[in-house]
Amino acid sequence: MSEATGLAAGDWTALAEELGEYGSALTPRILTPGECREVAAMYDDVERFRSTVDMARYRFGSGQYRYFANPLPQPVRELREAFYPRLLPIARDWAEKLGRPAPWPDTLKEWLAICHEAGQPKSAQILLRYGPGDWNALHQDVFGEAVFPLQVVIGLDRPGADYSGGEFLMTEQRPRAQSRGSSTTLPQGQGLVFTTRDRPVRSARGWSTAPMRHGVSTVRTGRRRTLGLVFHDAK
Ligand SMILES: O=C(O)CCC(=O)C(=O)O
Ligand SMILES: [Fe+2]
Repeated sequence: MSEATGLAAGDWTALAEELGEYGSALTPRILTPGECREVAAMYDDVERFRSTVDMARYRFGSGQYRYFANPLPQPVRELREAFYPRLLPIARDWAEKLGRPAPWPDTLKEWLAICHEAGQPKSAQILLRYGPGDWNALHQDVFGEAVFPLQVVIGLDRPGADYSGGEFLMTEQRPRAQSRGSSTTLPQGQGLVFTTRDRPVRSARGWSTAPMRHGVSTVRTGRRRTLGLVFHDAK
C-alpha cells in the first residue's frame, strides 16, 4: 500500500491549520485507484464485517454501510495506524486550548486498550455505499465515553466520473448565531480529516468550542463508496 508515502508527504502544519479553521482538511492522495478498487471490493465479502446498517431503517438517511469485524483487513489497519500518530498532536493541542483532558496515549494500541476497558470493544471502521437518491444525515460518531476527536473519510470513487452529487457536508453551530455550512468533493484516494464533535474557536476570553456535525448530500447519479476511519472503538 502507498498510504505511508502519501501521509509522510503531507504538509501536516498546513493541514492542522486548515482543520482548526474549518473543522476539516484534505490529505494528499493516500491510495492509488487500484487500491481504492481493492478496498471498495471488500464490501461484498460479508465475512469481513460484523454488521450491515440499512441507513433508512434507522432514519440515518439512505444507503448502506458495513462495520468491519476484527481483525481489520491489512490496508484498513495500516491506514488507521498511520493516521493516529499524525492526528494525536492536533488532538492534544485542541484539548489544551479547550482545557479538556487528553486521555490519548502515544500509540493506537494503548488507546484501544483504554476503549476496550471502557466497554467499547468493537471496531467502528466502516465501508459505505451510496447509489442514486442516497444520502447521510448530519451526525456525530460518538459511541461512548472514550472519544478520539478527529476522524478520516477516504474517497474510493471518482466524483464527476463515477457519481454526481454526494458532497461531504459539515455544519458548525456558532454561539448565539446561525450555523455555518461547508461542502467538500472527496477526490478518489484522498482522505478528509474532520472533527468528530467540535472545533476550538478563538473567543474574547481565550477559546470556546463550536459543535460540528457531518453528513453527505444526496447522490444524484452513479455510485459513491467511502472508507470511514474512527480512532475510538464502539460499544
Ligand atoms: O461517506 C462519507 O463521506 C461520510 C461517511 C461518514 O459519516 C463517516 O465517515 O463518518
Ligand atoms: Fe460519520
